[in-house]
Amino acid sequence: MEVNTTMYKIGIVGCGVIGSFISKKVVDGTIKNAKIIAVYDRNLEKSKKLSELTGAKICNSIDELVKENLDLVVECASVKAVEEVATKSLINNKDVLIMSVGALVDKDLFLKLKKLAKKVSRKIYIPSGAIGGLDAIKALRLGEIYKVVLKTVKPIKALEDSLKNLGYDISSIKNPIVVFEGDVFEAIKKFPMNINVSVTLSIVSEYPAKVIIVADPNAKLNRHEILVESSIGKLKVCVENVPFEENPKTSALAAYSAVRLIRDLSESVKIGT
Ligand SMILES: NC(=O)C1=CN([C@@H]2O[C@H](COP(=O)(O)OP(=O)(O)OC[C@H]3O[C@@H](n4cnc5c(N)ncnc54)[C@H](O)[C@@H]3O)[C@@H](O)[C@H]2O)C=CC1
Ligand SMILES: O=C([O-])CC(=O)C(=O)O
Repeated sequence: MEVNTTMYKIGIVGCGVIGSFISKKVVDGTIKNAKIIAVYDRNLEKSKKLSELTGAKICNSIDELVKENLDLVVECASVKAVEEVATKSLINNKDVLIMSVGALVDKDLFLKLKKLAKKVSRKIYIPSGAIGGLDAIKALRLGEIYKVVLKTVKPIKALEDSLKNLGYDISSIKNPIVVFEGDVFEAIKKFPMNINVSVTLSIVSEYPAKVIIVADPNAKLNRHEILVESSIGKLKVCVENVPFEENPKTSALAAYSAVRLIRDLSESVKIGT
């Protein structure tokens, strides 16, 4: 792709399935007028692979990446990486897109980043990720919201790491079981790689979601059922997402939503709330 002055210059932090997918969509032209300029992953092999695909510079740290000539930094690494990536991107005058939205369950961090973005006149983008209905919820929020529930059903493979950390014996799960029921704060603490969507939902509704997580040994898809009740009306959305083969924790829709968000940055018509 030829570089010109209208080219959108992107840096990627986290070269896993989402980072790679976005990069492929830049390379194949689905995201037009964009170029991946720099990549960083704490796993050098992953950075190298993405650099081979995109021609991007391999950076050795977040500090190095945010000093590059970029318009947008895409965080697709981990909940723990968000504070550093977002803060340093904004300070260095870059917009930032956050995939590991779970980090923003920390209200102080969210408000700090929001204030910083305003101060430096840059944007924080939060894609709808693996769920739908955020456009309607944004409108419902103008009324009174009194209930927000997310029920997530995932195959064991998708929840495996978190379940092991929580002391579950995976091999003993033969039927669907509720492995979590509680609020969004506890949910993202216990399932940081699985339930970022609950934080996105809570941020957009400005209402702490109740979260139920079911591990289903028979499931093939990642299902998210959303219920929002408000003075304006009731919303029920259910998505059944195909997971990535390379990382069954992550739904393909999450990566597609980021691709769509980046692609739409240069669109002149905006559809949805
Ligand atoms: N908002 C949403 O709807 C969704 C968000 N996610 C989140 O998006 C993020 C990316 O997801 P995937 O690409 O599927 O994960 P992945 O595990 O395939 O890739 C993550 C990559 O980031 C790297 N990484 C982790 N921490 C890092 C750090 N501190 N600095 C540099 N590199 C680091 C890892 O080495 C790995 O290569 C995850 O946090 C995931 O939980 C995933 C699905 C949906
Ligand atoms: O991809 C999904 O289905 C949702 C997910 O992992 C998350 O929200 O962290």
